[in-house]
Amino acid sequence: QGASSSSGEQKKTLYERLGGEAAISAVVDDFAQRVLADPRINQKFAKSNAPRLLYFLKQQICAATGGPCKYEGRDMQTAHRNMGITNGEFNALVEDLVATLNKFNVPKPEQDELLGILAPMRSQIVEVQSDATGTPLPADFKPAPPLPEKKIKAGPFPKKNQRKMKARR
Ligand code: HEM
Repeated sequence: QGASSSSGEQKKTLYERLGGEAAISAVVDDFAQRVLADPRINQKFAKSNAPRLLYFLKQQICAATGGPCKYEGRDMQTAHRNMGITNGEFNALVEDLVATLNKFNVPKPEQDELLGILAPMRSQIVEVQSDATGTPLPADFKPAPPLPEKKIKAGPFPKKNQRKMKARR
Protein backbone atom coordinates (compact mmCIF):
# COMPACT_ATOMS: atom_id res chain seq x y z
CA GLN A 1 0.00 0.00 0.00
CA GLY A 2 2.82 2.40 0.83
CA ALA A 3 4.15 2.30 -2.71
CA SER A 4 0.84 3.12 -4.34
CA SER A 5 1.41 6.86 -4.59
CA SER A 6 4.79 6.53 -6.28
CA SER A 7 3.21 4.32 -8.93
CA GLY A 8 0.55 6.97 -9.54
CA GLU A 9 -2.43 4.99 -8.24
CA GLN A 10 -5.30 6.93 -6.73
CA LYS A 11 -5.62 6.26 -3.02
CA LYS A 12 -9.24 6.10 -2.01
CA THR A 13 -10.33 8.36 0.81
CA LEU A 14 -10.98 6.80 4.20
CA TYR A 15 -14.63 7.75 3.63
CA GLU A 16 -14.72 5.57 0.50
CA ARG A 17 -12.81 2.72 2.12
CA LEU A 18 -15.21 2.68 5.07
CA GLY A 19 -18.06 2.26 2.60
CA GLY A 20 -19.36 5.81 2.24
CA GLU A 21 -22.59 7.29 3.49
CA ALA A 22 -24.55 4.09 4.18
CA ALA A 23 -21.73 2.39 6.06
CA ILE A 24 -20.84 5.46 8.14
CA SER A 25 -24.48 5.99 9.01
CA ALA A 26 -24.86 2.36 10.12
CA VAL A 27 -21.61 2.45 12.10
CA VAL A 28 -22.62 5.60 13.97
CA ASP A 29 -26.08 4.18 14.76
CA ASP A 30 -24.56 0.98 16.20
CA PHE A 31 -21.92 2.97 18.09
CA ALA A 32 -24.59 5.23 19.61
CA GLN A 33 -26.56 2.21 20.83
CA ARG A 34 -23.46 0.84 22.54
CA VAL A 35 -22.67 4.18 24.15
CA LEU A 36 -26.21 4.62 25.46
CA ALA A 37 -26.09 1.10 26.93
CA ASP A 38 -22.63 1.59 28.49
CA PRO A 39 -22.90 2.51 32.19
CA ARG A 40 -19.33 3.81 32.09
CA ILE A 41 -20.47 6.79 30.00
CA ASN A 42 -24.22 6.88 29.41
CA GLN A 43 -24.97 9.30 32.27
CA LYS A 44 -23.26 12.02 30.25
CA PHE A 45 -25.90 11.68 27.52
CA ALA A 46 -28.95 11.79 29.80
CA LYS A 47 -30.02 15.35 28.94
CA SER A 48 -28.92 15.48 25.31
CA ASN A 49 -30.94 15.26 22.12
CA ALA A 50 -30.03 12.01 20.36
CA PRO A 51 -31.10 12.93 16.80
CA ARG A 52 -28.96 16.08 16.93
CA LEU A 53 -25.96 14.13 18.23
CA LEU A 54 -26.26 11.43 15.56
CA TYR A 55 -26.67 14.06 12.85
CA PHE A 56 -23.50 15.92 13.79
CA LEU A 57 -21.47 12.80 14.53
CA LYS A 58 -22.24 11.37 11.08
CA GLN A 59 -21.53 14.72 9.43
CA GLN A 60 -18.27 15.14 11.34
CA ILE A 61 -16.99 11.65 10.50
CA CYS A 62 -18.03 12.09 6.86
CA ALA A 63 -16.13 15.39 6.68
CA ALA A 64 -13.06 14.23 8.62
CA THR A 65 -12.59 11.09 6.50
CA GLY A 66 -12.60 12.96 3.19
CA GLY A 67 -16.29 12.59 2.36
CA PRO A 68 -18.54 15.20 0.73
CA CYS A 69 -19.81 16.71 4.02
CA LYS A 70 -19.05 19.96 5.78
CA TYR A 71 -19.21 19.75 9.58
CA GLU A 72 -21.66 22.38 10.84
CA GLY A 73 -21.77 21.48 14.54
CA ARG A 74 -20.01 23.16 17.40
CA ASP A 75 -16.29 22.74 17.97
CA MET A 76 -15.35 19.86 20.26
CA GLN A 77 -14.34 22.00 23.24
CA THR A 78 -17.59 23.98 23.22
CA ALA A 79 -19.75 20.89 22.63
CA HIS A 80 -18.27 19.01 25.61
CA ARG A 81 -17.78 21.89 28.05
CA ASN A 82 -19.00 21.44 31.65
CA MET A 83 -19.67 17.72 31.22
CA GLY A 84 -16.76 16.69 33.40
CA ILE A 85 -15.61 14.00 30.96
CA THR A 86 -12.65 12.00 32.30
CA ASN A 87 -9.81 10.35 30.41
CA GLY A 88 -11.25 6.98 31.44
CA GLU A 89 -14.60 7.92 29.93
CA PHE A 90 -12.98 9.02 26.69
CA ASN A 91 -11.22 5.62 26.58
CA ALA A 92 -14.53 3.83 27.22
CA LEU A 93 -16.12 5.63 24.26
CA VAL A 94 -13.20 4.62 22.03
CA GLU A 95 -13.64 0.99 23.18
CA ASP A 96 -17.30 1.12 22.19
CA LEU A 97 -16.32 2.50 18.79
CA VAL A 98 -13.76 -0.27 18.25
CA ALA A 99 -16.41 -2.87 19.17
CA THR A 100 -18.66 -1.41 16.46
CA LEU A 101 -15.84 -1.28 13.90
CA ASN A 102 -15.08 -4.94 14.61
CA LYS A 103 -18.75 -5.87 14.24
CA PHE A 104 -18.75 -4.22 10.81
CA ASN A 105 -15.49 -5.99 9.88
CA VAL A 106 -13.66 -2.71 9.28
CA PRO A 107 -10.02 -3.71 8.57
CA LYS A 108 -7.33 -2.72 11.08
CA PRO A 109 -5.63 -0.08 8.86
CA GLU A 110 -8.94 1.78 8.42
CA GLN A 111 -9.73 1.44 12.14
CA ASP A 112 -6.34 2.88 13.04
CA GLU A 113 -6.73 5.72 10.56
CA LEU A 114 -10.12 6.68 12.00
CA LEU A 115 -8.87 6.47 15.59
CA GLY A 116 -5.89 8.59 14.55
CA ILE A 117 -8.28 11.30 13.37
CA LEU A 118 -10.22 11.23 16.65
CA ALA A 119 -7.25 10.98 19.04
CA PRO A 120 -6.20 14.65 18.82
CA MET A 121 -9.72 15.66 19.93
CA ARG A 122 -9.12 14.11 23.36
CA SER A 123 -7.56 17.23 24.84
CA GLN A 124 -10.55 19.34 23.75
CA ILE A 125 -13.09 16.91 25.23
CA VAL A 126 -11.55 15.61 28.47
CA GLU A 127 -11.91 18.02 31.40
CA VAL A 128 -10.89 15.71 34.26
CA GLN A 129 -7.54 13.92 34.23
CA SER A 130 -8.73 10.72 35.88
CA ASP A 131 -9.22 7.07 34.91
CA ALA A 132 -12.61 7.06 36.63
CA THR A 133 -15.68 6.10 34.60
CA GLY A 134 -19.39 6.44 35.28
CA THR A 135 -18.96 9.89 36.76
CA PRO A 136 -22.17 11.92 36.90
CA LEU A 137 -23.11 14.73 34.56
CA PRO A 138 -22.85 18.00 36.49
CA ALA A 139 -26.37 19.11 37.48
CA ASP A 140 -25.94 22.49 35.80
CA PHE A 141 -25.06 21.06 32.38
CA LYS A 142 -27.24 22.61 29.67
CA PRO A 143 -27.60 20.52 26.48
CA ALA A 144 -27.77 22.00 23.00
CA PRO A 145 -31.27 22.42 21.52
CA PRO A 146 -32.74 19.88 19.07
CA LEU A 147 -32.31 20.59 15.36
CA PRO A 148 -35.35 21.49 13.25
CA GLU A 149 -37.33 18.43 12.16
CA LYS A 150 -36.71 19.35 8.52
CA LYS A 151 -32.95 19.28 8.96
CA ILE A 152 -33.02 15.92 10.75
CA LYS A 153 -35.21 14.48 8.00
CA ALA A 154 -32.88 15.72 5.25
CA GLY A 155 -29.95 14.10 7.04
CA PRO A 156 -26.28 15.05 7.44
CA PHE A 157 -25.11 13.95 3.99
CA PRO A 158 -25.34 16.28 0.97
CA LYS A 159 -27.94 15.33 -1.62
CA LYS A 160 -26.34 13.57 -4.57
CA ASN A 161 -27.75 16.15 -7.03
CA GLN A 162 -27.22 19.17 -4.79
CA ARG A 163 -24.59 20.77 -7.03
CA LYS A 164 -26.83 20.59 -10.11
CA MET A 165 -29.83 21.90 -8.21
CA LYS A 166 -27.87 24.91 -7.01
CA ALA A 167 -26.58 25.73 -10.49
CA ARG A 168 -30.13 25.85 -11.87
CA ARG A 169 -31.32 28.42 -9.36
C1 HEM B 1 -13.33 11.67 19.75
C2 HEM B 1 -14.37 11.54 20.55
C3 HEM B 1 -15.65 12.33 20.38
C4 HEM B 1 -16.17 12.91 19.26
C5 HEM B 1 -15.62 12.90 17.85
C6 HEM B 1 -17.41 13.55 19.66
C7 HEM B 1 -18.25 14.24 18.80
C8 HEM B 1 -19.36 14.95 19.19
C9 HEM B 1 -20.17 15.77 18.32
C10 HEM B 1 -19.93 15.97 16.83
C11 HEM B 1 -21.15 16.33 19.06
C12 HEM B 1 -22.28 17.27 18.59
C13 HEM B 1 -21.86 18.72 18.68
C14 HEM B 1 -23.04 19.67 18.62
O1 HEM B 1 -24.11 19.34 19.16
O2 HEM B 1 -22.88 20.79 18.07
C15 HEM B 1 -20.98 15.82 20.41
C16 HEM B 1 -21.80 16.10 21.48
C17 HEM B 1 -21.80 15.39 22.66
N1 HEM B 1 -20.84 14.53 23.09
FE1 HEM B 1 -19.21 13.98 22.07
N2 HEM B 1 -17.60 13.35 21.00
C18 HEM B 1 -16.56 12.61 21.48
C19 HEM B 1 -16.38 12.19 22.78
C20 HEM B 1 -17.34 12.23 23.75
C21 HEM B 1 -17.27 11.60 25.04
C22 HEM B 1 -16.06 10.81 25.55
C23 HEM B 1 -18.46 11.84 25.68
C24 HEM B 1 -18.93 11.40 27.04
C25 HEM B 1 -18.46 10.37 27.70
C26 HEM B 1 -19.25 12.66 24.80
C27 HEM B 1 -20.51 13.13 25.09
C28 HEM B 1 -21.22 14.02 24.30
C29 HEM B 1 -22.51 14.58 24.68
C30 HEM B 1 -23.31 14.26 25.94
C31 HEM B 1 -22.88 15.45 23.64
C32 HEM B 1 -24.16 16.30 23.56
C33 HEM B 1 -23.88 17.70 24.10
C34 HEM B 1 -25.14 18.53 24.21
O3 HEM B 1 -26.24 17.99 24.29
O4 HEM B 1 -25.01 19.79 24.25
N3 HEM B 1 -18.55 12.88 23.64
N4 HEM B 1 -19.87 15.00 20.46
